[in-house]
Amino acid sequence: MSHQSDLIASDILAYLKQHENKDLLRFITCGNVDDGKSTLIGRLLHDSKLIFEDHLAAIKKDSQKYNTTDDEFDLALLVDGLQAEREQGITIDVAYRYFSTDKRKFIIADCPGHEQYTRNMATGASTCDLAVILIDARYGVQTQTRRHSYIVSLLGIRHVLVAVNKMDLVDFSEARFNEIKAAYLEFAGALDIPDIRFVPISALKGDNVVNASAQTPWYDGGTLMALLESVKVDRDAQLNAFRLPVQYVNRPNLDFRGFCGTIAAGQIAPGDDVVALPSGKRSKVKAIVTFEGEQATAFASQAITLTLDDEIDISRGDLIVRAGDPQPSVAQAFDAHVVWMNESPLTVGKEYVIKLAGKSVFGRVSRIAHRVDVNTMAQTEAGQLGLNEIALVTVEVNAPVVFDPYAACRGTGSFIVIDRLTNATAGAGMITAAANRADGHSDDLDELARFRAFEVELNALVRKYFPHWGALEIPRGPR
Ligand SMILES: Nc1nc2c(ncn2[C@@H]2O[C@H](COP(=O)(O)OP(=O)(O)OP(=O)(O)O)[C@@H](O)[C@H]2O)c(=O)[nH]1
Repeated sequence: MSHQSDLIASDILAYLKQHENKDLLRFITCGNVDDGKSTLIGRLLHDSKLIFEDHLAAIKKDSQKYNTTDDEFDLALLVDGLQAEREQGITIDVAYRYFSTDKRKFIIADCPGHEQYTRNMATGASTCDLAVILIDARYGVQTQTRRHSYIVSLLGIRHVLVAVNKMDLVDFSEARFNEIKAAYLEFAGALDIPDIRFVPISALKGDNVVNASAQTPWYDGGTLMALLESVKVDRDAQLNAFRLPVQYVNRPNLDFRGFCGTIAAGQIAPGDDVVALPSGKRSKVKAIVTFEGEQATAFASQAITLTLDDEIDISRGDLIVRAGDPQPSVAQAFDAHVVWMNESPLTVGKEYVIKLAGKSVFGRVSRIAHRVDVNTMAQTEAGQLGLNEIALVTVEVNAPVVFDPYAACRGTGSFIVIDRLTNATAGAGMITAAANRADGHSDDLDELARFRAFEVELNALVRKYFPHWGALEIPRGPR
């Protein structure tokens, strides 16, 4: 049994207290298929003694049954928990994994491929502090390594741990490690990542993951776990202005109307003057209601319900801000970096659903300013964007949306692009600034925009209550 499970058994209150006071590090692991993500996470948990014995016995049995590794038991089985995916050999589980050591709590965004970026871009609250980028020591820096690193920098992640894995397959060669480190640094110089560290590891054999390796006497930079436990995370770049995207309007009876959501930035207190956007209607906070009762203040990442002094009209997808704070943009066009994740290319002028801070509107990319070649970081012209490509674009939407630059506020500066017909998340984006509409249209909510907003809402209801129906296309007049 581990130290942690001893403590749980002997003194549960001491265990909980210890956890309350530890700070939290959220990280993602990035790598090519088979670079060893699952094995690494399994190794982190196993060597930190965070796995219970019965679970371990089951993995040993499975390793023999599926014959996944020769002698060692397969730690990837610990993470790739689903029977079906083992049999198909693919990772289908999408989950946040929680673990903690004596020093810190950790959340790993452990999702396959694109899913992790979509989630991180679409939900400011889940954005990670750090990325572990895995490189197979045999293959070195690949296009995928460069792409992941670029996306990590766009996500605003300031700390990167480059784990050069499978060092056992290159005889723990210092020269090979230094070669990969130099290649990575040369490319990463063009990216905005201030803190990059390198660790030579073998996730399979356990070298430098939790325990220091005898095979790398030339390395003294600390194990991966020691770095995860000690990296100092700065979260101060974010905007200090109140932002509450309204996720739900709670009206249990005529006397109560509460606006529910998770605070994306800043803080609020009863008596504060607030503005609802995009309408611009003003009121005052009457109370902050939470699960634990009324509160005197509330901060970023808390889920709250606000009640106001006046009966002003606020709906789902609106943003409540504090009157004295820096105001967000209210506009129908913005510039943004978009990462495309769909087999069918992003086409200029094609209509998509744009979902931003809980609000869905119709919109399109009106211009691709440039596409970025992730191998050279060169900016090239492009008429469309293929799978995995990244570009700076202008997005135009049919109704005013409220947003901040992503660098100021992740929750109100990121959006996803949804394909209208398949309903798949086709892309994810980070706003750089408000932009002008190409057609010189004013930002008034015109009739067509209202109509389309209605169509989006209607289809959301259809999906919820009649999932076997397809999307409804409502016939409409010419533009
Ligand atoms: N020799 C050696 N093999 C390793 C090491 N780490 C992982 N492997 C092996 O590499 C293969 C892929 O490992 P996984 O952990 O499943 O890789 P992954 O990146 O999670 O792959 P996906 O889940 O498919 O994305 C497995 O056969 C592992 O046993 C290592 O340090 N050394």
